[in-house]
Amino acid sequence: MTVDAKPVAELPDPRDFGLAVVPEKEIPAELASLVEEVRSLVDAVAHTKAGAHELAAARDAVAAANACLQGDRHDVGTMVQQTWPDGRVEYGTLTNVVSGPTNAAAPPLRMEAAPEGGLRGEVVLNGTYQGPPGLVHGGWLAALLDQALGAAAGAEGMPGLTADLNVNYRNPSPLDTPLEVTARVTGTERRKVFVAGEVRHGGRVTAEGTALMVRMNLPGDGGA
Ligand SMILES: CCCCC/C=C\C/C=C\C/C=C\C/C=C\CCCC(=O)SCCNC(=O)CCNC(=O)[C@H](O)C(C)(C)COP(=O)(O)OP(=O)(O)OC[C@H]1O[C@@H](n2cnc3c(N)ncnc32)[C@H](O)[C@@H]1OP(=O)(O)O
Repeated sequence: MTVDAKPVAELPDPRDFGLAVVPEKEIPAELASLVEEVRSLVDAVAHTKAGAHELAAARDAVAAANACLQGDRHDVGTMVQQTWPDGRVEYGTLTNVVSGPTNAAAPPLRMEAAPEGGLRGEVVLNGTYQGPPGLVHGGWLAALLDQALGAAAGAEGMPGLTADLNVNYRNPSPLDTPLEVTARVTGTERRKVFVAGEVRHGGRVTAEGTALMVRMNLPGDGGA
């Protein structure tokens, strides 16, 4: 495969596209712990056997919390800037449903540079990600892979959108236990970035995916 997509020397700055950026270290600790609490709450609500009295009390407490938070909001599209220990800077959407640090619906998946190249992350999906009994929903496995594959292209300086995603489910992925997610760039051709990745449980591949990411058109690309 031709290798002619040039990684950008520096990642595009979302501010140049009119998007707000929040550095991750500026997310208040209180918000981070609130998000954790809500993640646990969603799981508790999904599985509770509490009686009517406890349910009504919980509903009122949640309604009060909800009312507390109906103030100023970040715009949709706000980006979060993460700086890794190796100095690598990464941008993602603040409320990305797979990895967003302020999204209680996100597991969240965090990918870091893998020693063997590409990216690697570990994630535990609780019972709110259930498809078949005790197993992760296949759509969520596709979402994990999509995110990891996109992040792998971004980490090589070629952020883009998924044009085509293929997922093979090889073995069941259990809930409530660490899953390893790996992803890497396998080739490039003009603006096309080919990526591949896997989800593993206990070292065994449970799902594998390949995708075509089309790199963002950047100033100076000349439409290539
Ligand atoms: C806004 C700026 C923000 C700045 C951000 C800065 C940094 C961000 C950094 C990192 C981001 C990191 C991670 C993100 C991680 C994960 C996110 C998860 C991924 C997603 O959740 S993402 C949402 C789902 N995704 C979509 O919502 C896409 C909808 N879609 C489109 O928006 C267009 O469709 C697009 C853009 C894909 C292409 O459009 P286009 O006009 O730019 O490009 P064009 O059509 O010219 O194609 C160029 C070459 O790709 C070939 N090609 C195109 N499409 C193909 C297909 N489907 N199959 C096979 N080949 C295809 C052509 O054949 C040609 O090939 P060739 O070079 O050989 O001629």
